[in-house]
Amino acid sequence: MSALRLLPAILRLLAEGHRGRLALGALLAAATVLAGIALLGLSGWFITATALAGLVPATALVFDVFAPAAAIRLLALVRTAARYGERLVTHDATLRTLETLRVRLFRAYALPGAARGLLARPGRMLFRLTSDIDALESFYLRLGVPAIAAVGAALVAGAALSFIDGWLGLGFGPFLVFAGLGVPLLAALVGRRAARRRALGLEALRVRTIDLVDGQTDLLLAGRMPAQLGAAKRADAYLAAADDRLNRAECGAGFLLGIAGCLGLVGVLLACALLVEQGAIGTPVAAFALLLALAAMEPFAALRRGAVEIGRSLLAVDRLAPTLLSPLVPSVVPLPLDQRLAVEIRGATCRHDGAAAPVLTALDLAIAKGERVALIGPSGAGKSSLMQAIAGELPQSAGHVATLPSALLTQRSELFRDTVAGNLRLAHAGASEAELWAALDAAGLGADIRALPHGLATRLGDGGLGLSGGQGRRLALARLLLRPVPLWLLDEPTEALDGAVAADVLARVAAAASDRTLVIATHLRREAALADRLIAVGGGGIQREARKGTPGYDDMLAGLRAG
Ligand SMILES: Nc1ncnc2c1ncn2[C@@H]1O[C@H](COP(=O)(O)OP(=O)(O)OP(=O)(O)O)[C@@H](O)[C@H]1O
Repeated sequence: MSALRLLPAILRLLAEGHRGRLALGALLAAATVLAGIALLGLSGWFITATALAGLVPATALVFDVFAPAAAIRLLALVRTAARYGERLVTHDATLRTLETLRVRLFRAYALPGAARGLLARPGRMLFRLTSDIDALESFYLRLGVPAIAAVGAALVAGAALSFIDGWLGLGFGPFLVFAGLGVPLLAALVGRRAARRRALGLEALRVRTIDLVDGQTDLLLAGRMPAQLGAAKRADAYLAAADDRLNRAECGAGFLLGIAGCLGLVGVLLACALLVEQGAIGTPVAAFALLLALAAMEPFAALRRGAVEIGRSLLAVDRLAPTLLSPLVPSVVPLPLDQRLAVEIRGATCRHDGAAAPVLTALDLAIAKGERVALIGPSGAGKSSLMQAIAGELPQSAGHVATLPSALLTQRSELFRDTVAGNLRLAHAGASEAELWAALDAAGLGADIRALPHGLATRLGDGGLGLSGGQGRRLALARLLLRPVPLWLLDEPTEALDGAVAADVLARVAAAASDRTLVIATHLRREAALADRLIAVGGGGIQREARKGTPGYDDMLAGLRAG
């Protein structure tokens, strides 16, 4: 199974940078368990010994109650403090490791192609970042820490019992380790598939429910509501069946651990009875041994949960390892700012995921710093793809792409459930209100936002709900204008705007760009007219280009859509 093969690398990644904290957490867990065992054993001995001493006046007078009572109090304090410390340290260590992994995963998703992946299956990426990462905590919190504490307890209990009787210790310690680890292992094997199915079922149920709520109008209009409800119910039934199997596995493990515990206890009881009868030990020592054995079994029960859920954790390893373990290599090389060029592409070949042929083939392009370029060509020519390649969103399979830091305005407006100001400040967190208004005005949206009762504080719904399509696009443009980068990539920036507003927006964008490099992909004459150079894209490369002031330029401009 590939997850098991990848597990060591994922565990190394989990521990990276947090080894000290993780080890301290495990140590504190072991200390808690050991203090608990010693407490129970000593209390048993003390109660029995005091009772027996009280039977005879001579022993009652000389019996030292203070030292054991003090030791019991000390052990109780140690156990409480260690338990508190263990909870703090293990949870702190777990949250830190998960945070590191989440950031790493997010960085990997922010590499080329991620935005398209996100648009294609947003639910999937959300589950990877949330429940899949969370499932990895099991390896430490529910398996590693309890296993270390339980095995430590079994070995110490075995060693303590061997002081009473060598054979007793030698028999009990290994029996406990064998049964205490064997049963969870069995539960892991039995529950593995159900845990995996449970995770898949839960994911399917969530996605179906979100689709149901999100698309209820469309579903009703298309008469697909019953079908969607049926799909959600099927996912629910699948989840319930997996839950049931998982519960059975967990109950079975609990039952077997109970049986093993009883057998262990019966063994220790018989051995102690024999030793008492032979006069080898007294009754208080026998009580100590029995309670020690009883307490040493308890920590193994904590392994049960992690064991039955191991299928879920391994599924997370399976899904996350390829992304987490692959090196984070950006496809675009940054150009130094003191260079003459803003974009340098040599022999770049790029292919969209799943496409039969490359969309760009051995393409060469150099754009000077401060130059304004328009990419033109019919629909499907590859203009947006070239923009994505420059932005580092479409990785090249061959060739070299180097650019200055850039910001891309895509054909879709990615807006979020936040205020207008919040959406804008994604581009420039420290932007002042004056800067936000200037960007809104430059994008031709200032008057519309001023007319809203809450202005910049107006809350938008998902995807910019509350604004019209054209307003959403202008808000996305305003956000791009706030980005402090030297290269702006605009994909059909005024496509959704009518003539007068578009002309105003273009004039303001040109002014706001000042000495920035501008690349615009367009079908429209009004947008292309901003450019110093027109580049006709097609057939996987550049078909024609012309500079302003040459006759070719006017020809190419004349071929574009007016308006
Ligand atoms: N994500 C994708 N996956 C697969 N193929 C794609 C993807 N995006 C674009 N393509 C294909 O690549 C080719 C170029 O598309 P691109 O969007 O770059 O053209 P364009 O010139 O920008 O078109 P338009 O003017 O309509 O925006 C088209 O054949 C298109 O079908």
